Amino acid sequence: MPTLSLSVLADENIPLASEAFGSLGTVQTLPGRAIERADLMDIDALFVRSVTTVGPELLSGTPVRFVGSATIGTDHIDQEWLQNEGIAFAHAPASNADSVADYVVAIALHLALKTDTSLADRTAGIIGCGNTGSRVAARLRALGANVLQNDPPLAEEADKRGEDHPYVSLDHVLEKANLISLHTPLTTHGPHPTHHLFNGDRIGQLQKETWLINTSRGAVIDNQALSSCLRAPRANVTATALDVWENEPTPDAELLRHVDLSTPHVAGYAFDGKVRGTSMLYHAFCEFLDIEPAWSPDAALAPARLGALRLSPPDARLPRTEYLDALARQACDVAADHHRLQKVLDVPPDERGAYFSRLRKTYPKRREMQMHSVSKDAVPEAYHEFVRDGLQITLVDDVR
Ligand SMILES: NC(=O)C1=CN([C@@H]2O[C@H](COP(=O)(O)OP(=O)(O)OC[C@H]3O[C@@H](n4cnc5c(N)ncnc54)[C@H](O)[C@@H]3O)[C@@H](O)[C@H]2O)C=CC1
Ligand SMILES: O=C(O)C(=O)[C@H](O)COP(=O)(O)O
Repeated sequence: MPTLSLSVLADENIPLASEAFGSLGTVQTLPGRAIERADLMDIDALFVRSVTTVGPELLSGTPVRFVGSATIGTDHIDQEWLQNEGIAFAHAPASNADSVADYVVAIALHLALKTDTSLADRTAGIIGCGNTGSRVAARLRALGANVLQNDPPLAEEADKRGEDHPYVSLDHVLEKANLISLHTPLTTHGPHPTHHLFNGDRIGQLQKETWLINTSRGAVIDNQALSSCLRAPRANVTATALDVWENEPTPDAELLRHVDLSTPHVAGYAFDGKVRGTSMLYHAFCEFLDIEPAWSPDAALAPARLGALRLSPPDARLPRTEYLDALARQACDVAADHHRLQKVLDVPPDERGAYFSRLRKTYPKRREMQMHSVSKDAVPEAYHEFVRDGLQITLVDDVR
């Protein structure tokens, strides 16, 4: 296909952006936080990630006619303004939902091991049951947890259709659950806003010994209220795992110090999910231009690499939680991510934002659990279902 004469600007952290969009025109890249209006004066299409706020301040008076965000979340995009201006928009729903689900499962196993408890003794409350939350719910259920689901918008839609649904109220979750995982978008308007959904009152209502996990957006939890709760002498929250923070890239240092697993907004960073995001934007842009897609990410995700993703089976005598944690950790090491972020507390405050962003940019290549395999014969049969359905690691027959 001949190269079109379009000008494209992409966040430098969108993998394979030059490969994908290069066939459509010239591609420049910049750090997402550095993209300014002045950079867009001869740009036809802008591709961003979550760190670039897109609205009138960035785009008015520019020739940009298409905006893509290689993310699930869209709270950084003023979609209403784009629509009013006739600027097309696409994002990447579900692209990295498996990556986040892998991450939450790895966190849950890590916390189970650390607290010497079992997921089978947990009642998990999943807040927001779309692409990500529903995956997390299915996996935690497969790992033995009792799962409660809360999603008022989905509950209302089902009610309107007169259908039964599994969704319970947030109050019910707060009363029953001792593992809470947040998977809502960040919203400030509408009937079910999520900004500070977990405020001081709700945090105070959590059951004793609750684990609170947030991989959605930082401001879904009131970070100051959580910080106060964690520092209280008899906190009801015994373990917290935060991947997202208010005021990224400079989270509150006190909160950071008191969190059991702290990571720099990388739950969705499995390579497969990021590349899926690029591919979804490429397809949406081709549709906008009314041309046939010519680029495919298949080579980058080549199954030939699967051999390198064979996991070492842990000692078959290990108890279930230790066994599953040992397997999951080979694919997704949340403790290592935590230790890397905790080091930010050793750097001067005015350098912490750059440190946080650097951790994200240099995040080690992680593949989705489903891309990894382990020999079926090496895994005790009693654990097959947990490995396959809970971790989503592929069990393979060995070729003899
Ligand atoms: N940490 C990370 O790296 C990543 C974070 N995310 C975040 O996770 C969020 C969720 O992702 P998906 O599940 O894929 O989105 P989704 O749009 O498929 O699902 C979101 C669900 O939340 C529900 N919801 C909305 N308001 C609610 C409320 N007040 N209470 C309970 N439920 C509510 C919606 O009805 C919907 O079912 C994204 O919007 C994004 O902000 C997404 C990917 C990666
Ligand atoms: O997809 C989303 O939504 C996310 O939160 C992204 O995974 C976050 O990555 P960046 O866009 O901030 O690089």
